[in-house]
Amino acid sequence: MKIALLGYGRMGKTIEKLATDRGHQIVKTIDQDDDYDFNGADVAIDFSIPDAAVNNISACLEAGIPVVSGTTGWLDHYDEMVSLCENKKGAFIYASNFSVGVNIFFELNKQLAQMMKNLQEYDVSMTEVHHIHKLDAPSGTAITLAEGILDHSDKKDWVLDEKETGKLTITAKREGEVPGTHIINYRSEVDEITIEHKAHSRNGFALGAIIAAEWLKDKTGVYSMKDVLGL
Ligand SMILES: NC(=O)C1=CN([C@@H]2O[C@H](COP(=O)(O)OP(=O)(O)OC[C@H]3O[C@@H](n4cnc5c(N)ncnc54)[C@H](O)[C@@H]3O)[C@@H](O)[C@H]2O)C=CC1
Ligand SMILES: O=C(O)C1=N[C@H](C(=O)O)C[C@H](O)C1
Repeated sequence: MKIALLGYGRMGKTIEKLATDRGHQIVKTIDQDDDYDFNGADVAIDFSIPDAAVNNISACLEAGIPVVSGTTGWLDHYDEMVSLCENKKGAFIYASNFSVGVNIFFELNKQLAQMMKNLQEYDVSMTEVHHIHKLDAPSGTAITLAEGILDHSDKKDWVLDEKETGKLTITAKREGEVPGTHIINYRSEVDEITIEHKAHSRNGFALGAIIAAEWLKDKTGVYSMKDVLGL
């Protein structure tokens, strides 16, 4: 498979290594200020920055190239990208987290939230920990997890680094080079339940994005990692 990478930072470089090991070819890397020349790519993978994701995804869809995006922090424009993909009869997958483990964790989180729904004595909260270079907070993964909890809760919204009645607190910590840790805690006076996903490196995110690109290459439509993994 011929791959164009949009964003050649930590994730772009990790994907380059794993994709090459899997027998794929990186035919183009497009970083800040580079032209949208896809050099015959079959598929594009975008891990760039929040301000660039919409232009990057749009350029791929306009050029008829299936696009996998893992960039976080741009989701106010998600519906526009879905419409563009449909208009162009293109192919598009966004996931806040491409790792298989986190996608299992998303399902576990929803099941636990469903079970805790009527247990008013427990208060739920979330903590995410990432490296100090991360531009957005909370993480995209934390927002997806929060949505999974709010669907089964009396709480109406999430709030970052604050406590507000009726809202789910997400605490975002930035420490060293942590690849990504997400912790959900249900606490009562007598006990607590905690579930945690801890990434040991970026390889899980990168491999998931490559698997998504392999799956998307010959399709049209808008998909999620749930579709790719059959969850
Ligand atoms: N969905 C997932 O599984 C994961 C998502 N991410 C997200 O991916 C994004 C990238 O993460 P990292 O690689 O760690 O960041 P990074 O900062 O190492 O790399 C971003 C790259 O994008 C480049 N860039 C800036 N403007 C650009 C433009 N207009 N077009 C193309 N490239 C441009 C930067 O120069 C940089 O090389 C972040 O939004 C992060 O939250 C990170 C890991 C996993
Ligand atoms: O910026 C990162 O590094 C990560 N970003 C994603 C997010 O915002 O959820 C996924 C992962 O946690 C690493």
